Amino acid sequence: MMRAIDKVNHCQNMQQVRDGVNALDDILVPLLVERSGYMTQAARVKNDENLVRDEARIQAIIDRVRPMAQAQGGNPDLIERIYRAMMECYIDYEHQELARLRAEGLQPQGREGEQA
Ligand SMILES: O=C(O)C(=O)C[C@]1(C(=O)O)C=C[C@@H](O)C=C1
Repeated sequence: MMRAIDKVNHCQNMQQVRDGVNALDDILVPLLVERSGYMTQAARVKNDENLVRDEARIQAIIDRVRPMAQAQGGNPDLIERIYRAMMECYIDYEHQELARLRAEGLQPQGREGEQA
């Protein structure tokens, strides 16, 4: 298997470094956007502010991605830090999306049909 770390080109100057980073950002940004779409789905399915943050799931994700990072020749501590920071952003976004969906008419759990 070609590890991710083995795909990094040796660079002679910062232009080459930045070209490499830009090429990866072209791949990363659409994936981050797609991931954010699942936060909207989660907000609607959970439909409860108290369920947005899920510590057990956060730990399960960390436990899954650390060995993946290691297998790709990366630094698992770095990837864990990035994932924890990223998930905090997605948790904020999930709260934001739940508030937006509620403003658009999503009824709080168990209150379908209740008068405001
Ligand atoms: O799996 C969930 O419950 C989600 O809402 C997604 C997600 C994430 O993957 O970023 C976000 C918030 C939770 O704390 C756990 C994980």
